[in-house]
Amino acid sequence: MSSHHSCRIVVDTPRVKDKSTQKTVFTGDESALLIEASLDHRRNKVVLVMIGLSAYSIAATGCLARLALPSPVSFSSVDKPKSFDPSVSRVRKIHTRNGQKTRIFKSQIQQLKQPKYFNQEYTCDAQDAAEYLPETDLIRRSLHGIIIGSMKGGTQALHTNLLTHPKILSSGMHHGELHFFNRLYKDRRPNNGKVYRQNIRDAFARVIANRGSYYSQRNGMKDIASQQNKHKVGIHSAPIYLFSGRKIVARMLCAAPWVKATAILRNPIDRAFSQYHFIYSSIRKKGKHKPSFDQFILDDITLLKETGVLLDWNTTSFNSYAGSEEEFQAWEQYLHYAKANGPVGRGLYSIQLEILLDEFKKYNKSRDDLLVLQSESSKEYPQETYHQAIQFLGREARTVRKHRHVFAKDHHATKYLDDAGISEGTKKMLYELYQPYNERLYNLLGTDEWTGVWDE
Ligand SMILES: Nc1ncnc2c1ncn2[C@@H]1O[C@H](COP(=O)(O)OS(=O)(=O)O)[C@@H](OP(=O)(O)O)[C@H]1O
Repeated sequence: MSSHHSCRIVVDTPRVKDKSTQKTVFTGDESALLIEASLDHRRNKVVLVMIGLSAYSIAATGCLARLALPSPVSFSSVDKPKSFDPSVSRVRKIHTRNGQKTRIFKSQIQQLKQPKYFNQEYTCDAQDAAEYLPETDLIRRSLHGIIIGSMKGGTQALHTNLLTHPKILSSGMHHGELHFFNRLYKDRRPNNGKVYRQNIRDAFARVIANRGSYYSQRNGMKDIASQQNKHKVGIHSAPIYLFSGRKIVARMLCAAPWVKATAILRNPIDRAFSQYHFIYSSIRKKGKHKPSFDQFILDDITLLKETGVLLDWNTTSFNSYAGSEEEFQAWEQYLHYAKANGPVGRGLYSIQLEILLDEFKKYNKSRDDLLVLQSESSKEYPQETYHQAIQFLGREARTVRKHRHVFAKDHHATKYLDDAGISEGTKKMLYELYQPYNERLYNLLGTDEWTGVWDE
């Protein structure tokens, strides 16, 4: 094979069969495949290697053209997306360039094994959701506030510090995280294996009511539900929410339209570096392939470009693209592939907050329901940050538990395994990449405190 290209594309998968049983296991809309196309000169054919699913009928769009396949090729459906020529070889293969694709592959297969639950979405009537429950209601108290991110921004320290308040409890599980809206809402374990189907608000109510369930044994819900804590409210931390796109924000606002969201943002370059060390620390990834930081970053930048989030700002105006429908669509596309990784994308805070605020509007929530804190100043002055966050949650900041006056400053600190920092070249490249997005963030937040905070 003399030429080899690979490209991520979104394909329409009207029918996907499980090869082993030949049964249709998924009938749905869009799914993601990673397609590698190689030119096989010997057979004068293009060989498609599809990673993740074995699709019997696929219609390709977008970046197949960007594969720039030399002619002649043996299929002709690039321009007219229909089904591919069945003579094209299809090989299922796991892509193991940096280990990440393997995990994506496995999770796709897992989803396929549960076809009934694949792609199921709850509906929510924004009007309905806007009817707030009374402040004393258990459901409302359980989900008073959520720390939505950013990952590695100091979310756990903030959560820990907030819990020193006598009127605040954690409704989260491990490390204060609950992952209800991205994961647990469709979990099969509670209610004897049945998935909560009707609506997300109902599902959340049941999680709380079902005190003998899987959740309540592990999270703080049972404390919030107890009679003696009836004046207390629950918060939890979910650093993935900020990076999860519209769907999850909508689920959150649907179940808890009253919720107060706190974001704590850190210089995106430091944040990415911390994430890299967190993911590839020897403890978590012993023996696994560890890309260099540069590679880790470059892979994500490639994805951001391929999905159309990052464009060439010499030919496209950043300002006219910023906040456009096209940009938001590209972002959702990017999230689809980035999964929980996205070391560079996670630092594009302006896009994430704009989407969040856009969803806020739909649920008649105001900007006042979002607090954006600075990680750097939180680390330096954790008590001031605590006061700000407590006030935002509508609680009196004075009432700190006497025996817990020390505020966490290095909670969940990463063990940086080697001394090598970020190379000057990478730092410069990232600085330039982030600069217009940081500017956009400063404008969005519109206070002196933010202007130029991460500028050199
Ligand atoms: N008070 C305070 N304010 C701001 N930042 C703080 C604070 N305390 C700890 N830290 C630093 O936060 C980093 C861990 O962030 P998270 O807890 O959000 O990590 S995680 O997303 O939950 O994995 C981690 O950064 P790194 O050590 O650079 O990784 C912590 O040192």
